[in-house]
Amino acid sequence: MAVKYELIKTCAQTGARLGRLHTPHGVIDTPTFMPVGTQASVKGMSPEELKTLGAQIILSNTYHLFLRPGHELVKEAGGLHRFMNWDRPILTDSGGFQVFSLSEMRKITEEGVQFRSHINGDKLSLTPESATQVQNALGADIIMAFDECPPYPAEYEYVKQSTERTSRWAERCLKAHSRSHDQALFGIVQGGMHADLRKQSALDLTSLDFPGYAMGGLSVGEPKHFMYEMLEETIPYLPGNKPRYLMGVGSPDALIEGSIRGVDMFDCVLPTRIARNGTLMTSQGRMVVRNAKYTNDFGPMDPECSCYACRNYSRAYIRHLIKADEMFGLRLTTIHNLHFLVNLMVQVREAIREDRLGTFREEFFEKYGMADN
Ligand SMILES: Nc1ccc2nc(N)nc(O)c2c1
Repeated sequence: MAVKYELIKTCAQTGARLGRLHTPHGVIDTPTFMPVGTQASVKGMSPEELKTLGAQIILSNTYHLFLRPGHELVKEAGGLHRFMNWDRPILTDSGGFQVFSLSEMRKITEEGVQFRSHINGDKLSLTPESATQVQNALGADIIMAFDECPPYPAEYEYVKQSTERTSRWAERCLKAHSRSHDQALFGIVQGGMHADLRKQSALDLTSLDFPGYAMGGLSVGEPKHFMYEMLEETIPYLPGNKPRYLMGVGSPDALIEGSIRGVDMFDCVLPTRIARNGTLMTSQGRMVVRNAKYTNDFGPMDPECSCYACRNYSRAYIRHLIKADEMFGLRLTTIHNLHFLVNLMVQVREAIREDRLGTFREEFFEKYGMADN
């Protein structure tokens, strides 16, 4: 089996579970957070720095690599691992979501999606078959079915039609998935914010027996409690011996809440994106290091953090670099934010092992300050 999930234990206090995901490029301890390297690079990070901060698996995007440099070039280079010199697991998203968040002039039909490149305006298309073949060429360990992520909010009838089409597309992806590669194709459950559509989508996809299941169509602007409700409505219909991946999530609170509800994998651009405007996730909550109040602050960004940036540089120095538009400043804030989330998942796994994730949640929220950050 290309990718195999091993359930280690379930937390006695919550629905969280400790697992190990075996892949051709190594084993991943779950629950895990995947740094996002959309264009075959986690912005500003070297593979060595990612390994030092503890990244177990990273994500890249089919849409972006299909447009530039093209999947044939990546294949010619020996595949994504070789191309970007990353020898640990990689997951690629399938492109549907990115088409909708990036390109103009897109048109959905039963066949697939037609769109214009956001780079040069070329008329392009992606179908379940072509998106799967592109991912086979890129060579990630885990690839995603081609789906539509319905906008939020959306009419019930639209979400119903879209979700049923996504299930038909999933079957087409399975048929197109070349078995010659050691890659695992994960299905993506849709259904918007409707429990009945979520259940039907999960039943449709699990009848196709994928090696793993993602929950898409969430973290699209809905209130977080909707997202948590949809997890609770979906996960009971997913098999316990397969990994569950919540796409596009996220913030420290959402990673804890998702883990408590049985999610094993997360990805989000949040830590790297906010790092680039000088916003940090710290044990005391969010901090904007470019604020004037840190001008003469010679302490570390986060006193409780053991990352390279916090061990060697002060708030004053990092604030100066960002104000002076020095690249190194954003590299340091990125290193810190990624380490913060990767390390948060280390603590989540320890809490599950010791059956105290519920208690950990209370303690973390007390210090971090609750809600959406
Ligand atoms: N919030 C997100 C993020 C990424 C997604 N990727 C796919 N393929 N589908 C979705 O519904 C997503 C949702």
